[in-house]
Amino acid sequence: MRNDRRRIAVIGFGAMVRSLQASFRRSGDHFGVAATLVPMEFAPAPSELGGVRLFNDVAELIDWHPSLVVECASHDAVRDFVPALLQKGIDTIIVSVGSLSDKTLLDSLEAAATKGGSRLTAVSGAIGGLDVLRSARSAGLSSVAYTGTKPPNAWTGTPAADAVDLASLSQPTVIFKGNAEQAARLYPKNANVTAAIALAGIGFDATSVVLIADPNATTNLHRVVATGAFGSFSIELQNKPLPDNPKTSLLAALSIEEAIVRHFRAIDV
Ligand SMILES: NC(=O)C1=CN([C@@H]2O[C@H](COP(=O)(O)OP(=O)(O)OC[C@H]3O[C@@H](n4cnc5c(N)ncnc54)[C@H](O)[C@@H]3O)[C@@H](O)[C@H]2O)C=CC1
Ligand SMILES: O=C([O-])CC(=O)C(=O)O
Repeated sequence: MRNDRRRIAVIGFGAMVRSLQASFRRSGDHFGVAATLVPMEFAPAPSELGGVRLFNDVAELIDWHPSLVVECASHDAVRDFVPALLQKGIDTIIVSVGSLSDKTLLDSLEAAATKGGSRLTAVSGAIGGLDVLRSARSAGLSSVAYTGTKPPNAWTGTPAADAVDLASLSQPTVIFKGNAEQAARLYPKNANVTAAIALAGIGFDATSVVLIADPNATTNLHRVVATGAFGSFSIELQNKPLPDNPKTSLLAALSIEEAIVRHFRAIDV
């Protein structure tokens, strides 16, 4: 039972998990979500679970012996649950990569994984080109700049909503300029990609970030421009948002499926 590849649990039960379940169904059900960890305060109604087992407590999930846990919830969920899972030897994939902008948390996750002999994987999420940044950095990267543009409704509930009237914007408006540490921390549901870029490239402080609310945007637009000893690189993604969460791109949910399948594959190609 403990080695059952399908004993996959997620943390959270929102738009990403629903999209992941749809992906698994499309791909022929070789994998599936068997259980979810959601604290009582956020727990879905039993009728929404469709047979997925619900745990409210991380200790109960650990006792269930998952073969893999996939965090699809929030920065807090990474902080509250992932160290315990790793310490118990349970491999864990996280999508809330922006949580790793907290150096203390990053160090404690590394210590927990080392102690438990487990592995933490961060998904590529809504962004791409991370392989290029990782390869390029050993020869020296001189600059990495990220620009993220989303429609105004994707920025509701963020600091941008306090600074500008999102509903009445008539032109693209810069809502944030700074570095990847600030962006990941201040926009935990919108700027996880900045952490993925920072970790793959030149770190949180040196990665520059601009965030834009654009009333004409119909996609979540992500642009990365990097220069270094290797040459230069630019990538642009026009991501479709998930139907039930405009903040989150479909690609981010698809990257979870890819990370899960890859985790269990004998050959990493
Ligand atoms: N790496 C990337 O490219 C991206 C990462 N994300 C991350 O993924 C997360 C989930 O995205 P969605 O599913 O679209 O959000 P959502 O808001 O639709 O769903 C989040 C789910 O997690 C649950 N939840 C909230 N706090 C929790 C906690 N402390 N413990 C356990 N469950 C908790 C909620 O009840 C809900 O079921 C985002 O909050 C964000 O951190 C989102 C988009 C892209
Ligand atoms: O899904 C996206 O387009 C990006 C996102 O929300 C994040 O990085 O947190």
